[in-house]
Amino acid sequence: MASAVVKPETAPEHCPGTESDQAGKASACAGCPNQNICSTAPKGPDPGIAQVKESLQAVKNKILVLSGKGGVGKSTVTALLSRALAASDSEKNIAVLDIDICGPSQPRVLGVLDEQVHQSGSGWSPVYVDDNLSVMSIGFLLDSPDSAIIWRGPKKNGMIRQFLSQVDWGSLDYLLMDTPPGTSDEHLSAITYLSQADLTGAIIVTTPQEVALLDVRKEIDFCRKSKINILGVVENMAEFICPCCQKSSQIFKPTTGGAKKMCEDLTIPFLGSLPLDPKIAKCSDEGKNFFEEVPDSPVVKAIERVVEGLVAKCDEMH
Ligand SMILES: Nc1ncnc2c1ncn2[C@@H]1O[C@H](COP(=O)(O)OP(=O)(O)OP(=O)(O)O)[C@@H](O)[C@H]1O
Repeated sequence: MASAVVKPETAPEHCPGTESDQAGKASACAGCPNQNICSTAPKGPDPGIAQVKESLQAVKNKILVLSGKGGVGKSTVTALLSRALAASDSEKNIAVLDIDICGPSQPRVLGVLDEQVHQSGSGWSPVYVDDNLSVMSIGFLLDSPDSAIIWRGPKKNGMIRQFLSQVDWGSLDYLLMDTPPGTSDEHLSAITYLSQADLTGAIIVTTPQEVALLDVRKEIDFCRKSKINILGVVENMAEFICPCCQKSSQIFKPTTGGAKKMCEDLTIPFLGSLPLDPKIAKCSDEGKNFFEEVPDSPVVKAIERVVEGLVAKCDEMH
């Protein structure tokens, strides 16, 4: 996986990057406010990269969950997948890492909003949702769930390094990392720190609408350029099945064939479609386990199929 060149926000156009041998010495550095720091700072890769590798050694599958557009259900799908993976085998340990620093939603969706994380000698202890399902999120470190976090790139970068290197997960089969929409500072930090840590790949969540698929294509391009293996695309809110008459309607109409057709065109795996079910939104808001609350929803079968495909893809990687 390629690691991103680290540049300060105030860097000149041809900045060689703070880790380059040329940092502070290249002709582009003349007049840069960081020139002095760059020319005297220790060189070489960020030590956090080695710390993350070491810390995630006992995590078998490390998966980024991405989306092009906001609000397509990435956090909901992450939570559903984690619960379904945990329920599929009690011997397997699953965890969710919420690296959506500005909009952490996993504590609410997984029903552990009032919990707190504890720091021990071996790092932060994650919060346990179930015996084999744990979660870590910046949401646990905020004074109130409504506190907004307005951080610049370097501070987010530091928090992501800490999250990836200082959480005491124990041994894990799957670590699902919920990210913000698009490609932002959080993504660049995460892929830099995971560059030596054997990232298994990424799941991309979308709705069937062309406006969402357009942004998914950009996300696919980002994965390809960053050499991130795409485990597959999940299409969310693909249809609404009326609970009274069982009639199916497409709320977000796929004008260009939807996610499946896009995956065929771009030769990437399609993991499946999840229906829109208002009970999902209700359970997420209340932090309830959807699989226990609504076991007969068509979403349950659909998510199980996605999990089967995902497990098969991950197994292929080992
Ligand atoms: N299949 C579904 N059926 C019904 N509601 C859903 C479904 N998937 C997600 N939702 C609802 O849609 C809203 C957006 O979902 P969610 O917060 O997971 O999106 P997101 O892509 O993570 O958003 P963000 O861009 O903020 O990260 C939430 O209210 C959620 O409960």
